[in-house]
Amino acid sequence: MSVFTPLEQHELETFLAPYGLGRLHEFQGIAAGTENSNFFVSLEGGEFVLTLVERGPVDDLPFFIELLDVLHQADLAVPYALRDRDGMALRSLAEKPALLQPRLPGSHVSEPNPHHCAEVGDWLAQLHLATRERVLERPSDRGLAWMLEQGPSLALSLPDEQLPLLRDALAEIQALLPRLQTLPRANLHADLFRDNVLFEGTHLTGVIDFYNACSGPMLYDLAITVNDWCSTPDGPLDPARTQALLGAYSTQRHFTPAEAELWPAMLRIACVRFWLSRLIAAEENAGRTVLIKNPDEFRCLLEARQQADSALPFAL
Ligand SMILES: Nc1ncnc2c1ncn2[C@@H]1O[C@H](COP(=O)(O)OP(=O)(O)OP(=O)(O)O)[C@@H](O)[C@H]1O
Ligand SMILES: N[C@@H](CCO)C(=O)O
Repeated sequence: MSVFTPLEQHELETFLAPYGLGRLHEFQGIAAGTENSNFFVSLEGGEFVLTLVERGPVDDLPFFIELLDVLHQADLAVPYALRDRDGMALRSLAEKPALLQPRLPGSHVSEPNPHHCAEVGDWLAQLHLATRERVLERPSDRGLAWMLEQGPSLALSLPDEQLPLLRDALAEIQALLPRLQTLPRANLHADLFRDNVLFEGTHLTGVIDFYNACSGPMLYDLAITVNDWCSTPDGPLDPARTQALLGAYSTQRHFTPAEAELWPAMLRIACVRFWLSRLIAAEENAGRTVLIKNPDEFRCLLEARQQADSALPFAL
């Protein structure tokens, strides 16, 4: 159960009054999620989600609010922050930063098919097209420099047989660094996993959890997304899902030659990012009753990505 800060009805009513959304019918803590306290809130004026920000990059909340405004204006289904009567998006409840967002319809898909993957590729391209002309700058706090810094110390706790895999992957990142930094950029979701996307049938109805969003190479966002949506249980990419996702993306944005060349390496880099962050999370959360995601899943994906099993549908 991930409600870290329980709320009383009367304090919630006081908080909600300035939004002018009518009477509170009911509210309920959301069990999923590991970072923040989230509540479904049912008001006369509709269905909403209240987030109390418990940890993470609190100073960057204005960035997330601005980015979600841009995406909402571009007609993407995202949980933008509602304003109260004074125009305030970021408020405070139970001494925590608090945001009220529309509740998006739909549910998560754990076993996606090519239709789901095509929707996700299409959505990701729209995100990149909506932001690449005027990128809102925010370096990722889990970027390449972070991987190169954290990798060697995390390696100390790995079994010997896993070391060459990580060492080679970090050496590859170091060697490619200058080229990676010249790839075309936009704002990235940077965590577009299945548990952050909502569907009704095969229709994508919303994308949530922008707390990893940043500025950076679009190809990196695509690699993160493909690794989660298109991998088979053994690790290699499923050709039909991969083709569907990349095909839908590339009908909206053509890849550059440099992107096509760096694609296999980018798939590996995206594995390193989550292998390392899951190793850290597993260590930090040991013994707590929060969902701990298995770091080995990304070690296996990284192993599988040593063979280039997907090419970008390349066009200039
Ligand atoms: N705007 C929204 N509309 C519908 N459902 C939402 C919305 N925001 C959150 N949810 C639901 O709440 C759950 C938890 O939200 P979220 O994944 O953002 O949790 P978190 O703790 O903030 O982040 P993390 O994924 O890092 O644990 C989601 O899985 C989703 O089911
Ligand atoms: N999507 C991440 C967790 C949140 O950043 C993972 O699966 O490791």
